[in-house]
Parts: sequence; structure tokens; C-alpha cells
Amino acid sequence: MAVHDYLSRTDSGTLYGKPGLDLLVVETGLCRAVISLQGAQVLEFTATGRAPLLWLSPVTSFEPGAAVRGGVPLCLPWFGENRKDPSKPKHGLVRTQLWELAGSDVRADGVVELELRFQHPGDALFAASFDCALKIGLGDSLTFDLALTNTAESAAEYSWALHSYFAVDDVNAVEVDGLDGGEFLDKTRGFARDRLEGVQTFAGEVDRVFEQAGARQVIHTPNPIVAESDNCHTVITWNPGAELAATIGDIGAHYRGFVCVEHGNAFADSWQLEAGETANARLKLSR
Ligand SMILES: O=P(O)(O)OC[C@H]1O[C@@H](O)[C@H](O)[C@@H](O)[C@@H]1O
Repeated sequence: MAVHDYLSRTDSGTLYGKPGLDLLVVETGLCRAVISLQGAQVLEFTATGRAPLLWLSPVTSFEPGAAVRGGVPLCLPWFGENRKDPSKPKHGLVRTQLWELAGSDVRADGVVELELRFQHPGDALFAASFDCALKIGLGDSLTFDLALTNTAESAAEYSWALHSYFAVDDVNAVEVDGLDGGEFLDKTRGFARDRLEGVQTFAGEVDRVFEQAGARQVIHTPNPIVAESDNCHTVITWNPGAELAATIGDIGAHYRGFVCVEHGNAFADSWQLEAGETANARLKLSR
């Protein structure tokens, strides 16, 4: 169903043969993108004449309430395991919730801007109430502008990441530039602290949290990918490798086709927001 000439509504049954989720499709002279209203998750983005930016698992489920494997899920209000209560879902709650399309516009330069919103009332899963506004810019690059407001009556801690799954030819040949000299927590070794010398490569399982990371990374693969961020101090690099991937139903043998380089604020960079305080961050991805 066309909403504007650049924006239409469809669903995962029509697009992927697996019913369950409502989707938005943006098609302009600059790009084509698919966005799921669950999680405000960009599933596909291809700039005209360029290689697809994102990987979407060919075996993901589109079941409402389940995480979709691929694209750019937003993990929030906590990243990874909940450190106070590991029985809570991994990566917070917004990625499996329905967001509202609050606005859409096409700028004079042809960039489409979508604004998606989610309000959390505060509950047993996460006590503080909050508002999330995510502006997604779709042009010859893909941009995210996040505004997070703590609407609770007291201060609260938030950790989060835009968990990008980038499409690559072969993860074993990928090199990530822009993390050289950075200290990281190695999740594969009980979060032991280490330091990266040179580029990040992916021979086997990699699961690393770089705090106070730089604002620009280049993912070297045929058709390199550039990530530029503003106020995203944490970078997470992840690929499960063959062995672990074999135990993950929606990855399996497909692990070679993606690399995750995630941007947000987690661990020591988590946001402490006072009552009523808003924090902002930006991420720009291009290929
Ligand atoms: O399977 P999920 O919940 O989407 O998480 C995927 C991965 O996400 C990464 O960000 C984490 O560092 C990994 O530890 C985790 O396995």
C-alpha cells in the first residue's frame, strides 16, 4: 500500500514469504530500504548502484515478539546480558516491540527521513519509563539519529547499541580499521581486558567491547563500508565463527556472510540520565 510515492507499507509475508511483521519500503532514486515497525529495525539498505549494506539472515523468523536476525536492530535499554538479572531478555526490550511511525518526509536533496517512536511505561522488565525517537535518514548513506529521554521521576542507567549486521563476501577476509590501539573487553575470555594492535580480523569467534572507541571505522571487504558516529563511544565487534554459529538456528552456515560492528554506549560508556534528561547520538553508514 503506497503512503507516498517514496514510501509504501507491506509485510514480511509479501516480501519474504514469512508472515508476521509489518514493514515499510522506501524506494527513491538514491536508495531502496526495508524497515520493520517491530524494533524500528532497518532490514535492508542499498544505495543506488552500490552493494547491499546489510545482511539479513535467509532463515530468520518474522514472528512478532521474536528478534529478527540481521539488519540493524536497536538494543536498548540494556546491551547484552542484563547484568543485574541475567534471566531478562538479552539486548533489552525495544527490538521486539512495535514502534510507531511518527513522521516521514523527503528533503530537497532527495533523502527520505522517517521518524519512529517508542514509549516505555516502566515495568518489571525495566523500572524507569523512557521515550525513544529514532530518525532514520535514507539517501546515498543510511543515518540514525537517536534521542532517548528518561521520563521517570528519578535517574536511571541506559546502555544501548545499533547492532549492525554488515553484508560481506567472507568474514574470514574482513579487516576493521579504526580500532587500532584500543582496549577491549573480550567476552570469549570472561570479559578479560586486552588491547588490539592493528586491524580487527575474524578468524573464529570474535566478541569484543571497545570502550571509548574512535568515531570512524572502515570495514575492508570488496566495496568497503564506512561507519561514522557522534556520541557513540562503544564499538562492539562480533561474529560467532563456524562452531558457535552451528548452534544458532538463524545463522548456521551463513555466518561467513556478515560481520557485526555495533555502535552505542554500553559498559563504562553507559548513559546515566537524570529525570527528564535527553541524550542524543548519531550514526552514519555508507558503502
Ligand atoms: O543473539 P542475540 O541476542 O541477537 O545476540 C547476538 C550477539 O550480539 C553481540 O552484540 C554480543 O556481543 C554477542 O555476545 C551476542 O551473541
